[in-house]
Parts: sequence; C-alpha cells; structure tokens
Amino acid sequence: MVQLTKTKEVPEKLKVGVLALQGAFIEHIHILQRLPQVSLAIPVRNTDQLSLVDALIIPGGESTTIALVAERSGLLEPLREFVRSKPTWGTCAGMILLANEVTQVKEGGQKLLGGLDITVTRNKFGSQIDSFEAPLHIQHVTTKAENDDDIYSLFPAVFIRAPVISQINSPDVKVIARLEHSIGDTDASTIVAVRQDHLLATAFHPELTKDDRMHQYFVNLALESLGKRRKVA
Ligand SMILES: NC(=O)CC[C@H](N)C(=O)O
Repeated sequence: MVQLTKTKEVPEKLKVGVLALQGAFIEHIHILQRLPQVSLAIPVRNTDQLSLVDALIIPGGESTTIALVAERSGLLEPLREFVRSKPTWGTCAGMILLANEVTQVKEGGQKLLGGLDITVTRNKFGSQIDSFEAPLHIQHVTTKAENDDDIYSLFPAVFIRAPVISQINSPDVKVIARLEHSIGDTDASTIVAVRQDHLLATAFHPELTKDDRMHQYFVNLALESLGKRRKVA
C-alpha cells in the first residue's frame, strides 16, 4: 500500500474519470463509488468531462476502437496531454493505449496515447474463448501467500484477450505483477502489471471482480502523486 504523508498539500478526496468511449467502463465506476476517498466518479466522453477529473482510468475493450473514437471526437490530443502529467491507469486495452510501443498491431497501425516506457504484445493468450482467471501477487496490493494452499490474499485477475508487457524500456518502470504460473505457451513470470511515476497499467480486468484492492491502490497512487505535484508547484 502506498503510504500517504498527511500534509495540507495532499488532496483528501479524488475526482476520477473513466474513459467511456467503448468497453468495460461502468464496472470501474461502480467500484470507485464504493471508495471513501473518491468524491466523484464519472464517465468521460468529452474534453469538458476530462477537465473535471484529477485522475483517469482507461478501461478494457478494443484499443483500436477506443483510439479511433477518441480521434473522431477530438479527444486524442487532450488525452495525450492529460496522461503526460495526471494519474492514469490503463487496464487491458487501456494498457495498450498507454504503451509507447506495441507489437501485434492491426494492419494500418494503431494510434497510442503513450507515456509508459514499455513494449506491449497484444492478444498474447489468444481469443475471447481463451479467457482465464489467475491469482496474482501484486506488489503493494496483495501480501505474498504463506504457502501454496493459501491463495486467498492473492488477487483474482481476469484476463480477456489480454496483452502482456514484453519489454521494459526504462529503469523508471517498476514491475508490480507477474504471472505466477505459465498459461499455454506464455511463461510464468511474464510481466502483467507495471507502474511508472503517475501511470499504472494492468493487463487484466480488476473491475470484473468484487475485489477493490487494485482500485484502492490506484486512488492512493493518484493522491500521492497529486500531493507531490502540488508541493512543488
Ligand atoms: N479485454 C481487452 O481489453 C482486450 C484488449 C484487446 N485485445 C485489444 O487489443 O485492444
């Protein structure tokens, strides 16, 4: 868990937006509404809504579609600007959009927001029917299980047409989760969650479980990074 220093500069409450152009956004909003530090949780579809929020979640869905709709609605540049300095968490397709480099892109290329110094491989585990749930140890979120039978404190991560992080391209990127076991031809210890400064990315869908620990982690990270920014401002 990120430790917050209680100073005047650290905002107590957070306004969080969830990009709602396509994909699994409503589930994120429902979890955020349960967290005491979140004063506002809204879908973001335009620049007015984006300007209301302190932090943003880019949900799972289809990254090519999300990028296309963002471009058509004039949101691509405002989103790029937002993720440069404000806390943003990309889940699955959202993680793809936050990467600086993506492999297995569709013909004709794919627009990205960028920000994370990682290379992401899309659709690493196959199609929708190859979806699976895997218990994960996530740094700062779960505590390492005492023994193999004790999986209750691990995070139930749901992977749907999921990408993986195939390369870390900067020492500023911190790995926070890896697969505990191999899945098909994907090795155990493949990287599935990272943090770089104010940016967070997970290959899986934490909004599709009843476990709100990942959302709580993001809220803490966002409050901490906004607090730091206000202190230097
Ligand atoms: N569940 C998801 O978000 C899937 C991501 C999708 N495979 C993509 O490339 O955008």
